[in-house]
Amino acid sequence: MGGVTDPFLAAARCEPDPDRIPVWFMRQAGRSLPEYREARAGTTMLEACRIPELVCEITAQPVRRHGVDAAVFYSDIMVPLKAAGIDLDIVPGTGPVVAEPIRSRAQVDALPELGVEDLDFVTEAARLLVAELDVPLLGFCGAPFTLASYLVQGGPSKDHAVAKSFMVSEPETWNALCQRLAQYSEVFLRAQIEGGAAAVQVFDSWAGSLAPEDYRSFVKPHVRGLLGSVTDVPRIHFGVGTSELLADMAAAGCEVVGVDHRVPLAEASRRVGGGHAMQGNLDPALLKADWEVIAARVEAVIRSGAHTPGHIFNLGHGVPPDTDPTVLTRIVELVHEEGPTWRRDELERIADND
Ligand SMILES: Cc1c2[nH]c(c1CCC(=O)O)Cc1[nH]c(c(CCC(=O)O)c1C)Cc1[nH]c(c(CCC(=O)O)c1C)Cc1[nH]c(c(C)c1CCC(=O)O)C2
Repeated sequence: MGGVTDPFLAAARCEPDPDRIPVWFMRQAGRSLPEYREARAGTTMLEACRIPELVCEITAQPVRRHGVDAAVFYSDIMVPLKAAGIDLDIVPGTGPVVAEPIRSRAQVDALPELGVEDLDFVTEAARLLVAELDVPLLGFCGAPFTLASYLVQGGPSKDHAVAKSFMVSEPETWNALCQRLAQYSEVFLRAQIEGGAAAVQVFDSWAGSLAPEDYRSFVKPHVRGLLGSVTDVPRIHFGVGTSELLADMAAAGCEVVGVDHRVPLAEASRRVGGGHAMQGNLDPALLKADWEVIAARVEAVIRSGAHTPGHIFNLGHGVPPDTDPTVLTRIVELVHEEGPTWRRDELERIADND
């Protein structure tokens, strides 16, 4: 599916369907769903990612349950790195852990190239999904900085101090590493697109930890190259805490800028200079609030999103594992039932003020 009239793809192209605000959630497939825990029982995450039928089932679960407008491929940003032979694990409750952190030129030079055939389990799962789904399949990958942070640090980090110090001290090795990682992510995206993914999201989740100058010098050229390799589908470019980087992230080459909850969508659109669709940005930490409060925040996000040429509703970051899934279903219903009216009303107010 996913013709030009599909609401998710239309919003991504800044030609929104006036009668539908598309909504999906980052990490919609995962631990907040009992059916996910059941399907994956006895299998590690990285094993599950290599079983096309299981990937298909887990990806489809939130679409069936919540009625979201896009399916996000169940996998992980580290899957192509693992397929390239890097010794890493995804530790529950922690995240990606790398056996031998990368700190030297020799280690970078030893990283093999990845071929799209090394990810045939990805293409196969995407194919199964596209045959089954009646919403577009969204493929994704990690951006070089976020991947490099895990590889150089050796695991998750709050300040990315080892990775950032390495980046500024050894820029040539850093650039070689990021080029390799961009190649891995490009192949990961290509494998998903070959299987039928209709759009992609590049997660530079941790880029918001960078000073804008460092982002421009050490990160943006690599993500620009990655985004430039998938111009055949709409591209979403997302990071956390990126309020000061939004214009650079848009200029790196994308149709949609993914925004976290720290900046209202109208302001994000202004910072980018218009011309890009926006995705976001309900604060995921509010999902335990009273429903009336959540509903008011959903309305505020949609009204702010009306000041952008296209809005895809989402959270500001991933669904927390302990979220009550029925709250997500109610949010989808509210966005679909009231969203178009709120957006239209806000557009009329904007027109009246002009
Ligand atoms: C930074 C990052 C990672 N992985 C990802 C990112 C970028 C997105 C973001 O900013 O959150 C991307 C990702 N990871 C996963 C998806 C699947 C699709 C979806 O969004 O539903 C996506 C898009 C599944 C997953 N990836 C992971 C889980 C949870 C592990 C599990 O279900 O056993 C899921 C559903 C594991 C993972 N993998 C990673 C982390 C930090 C974790 C969490 C570790 C934990 O708290 O246990 C690395």
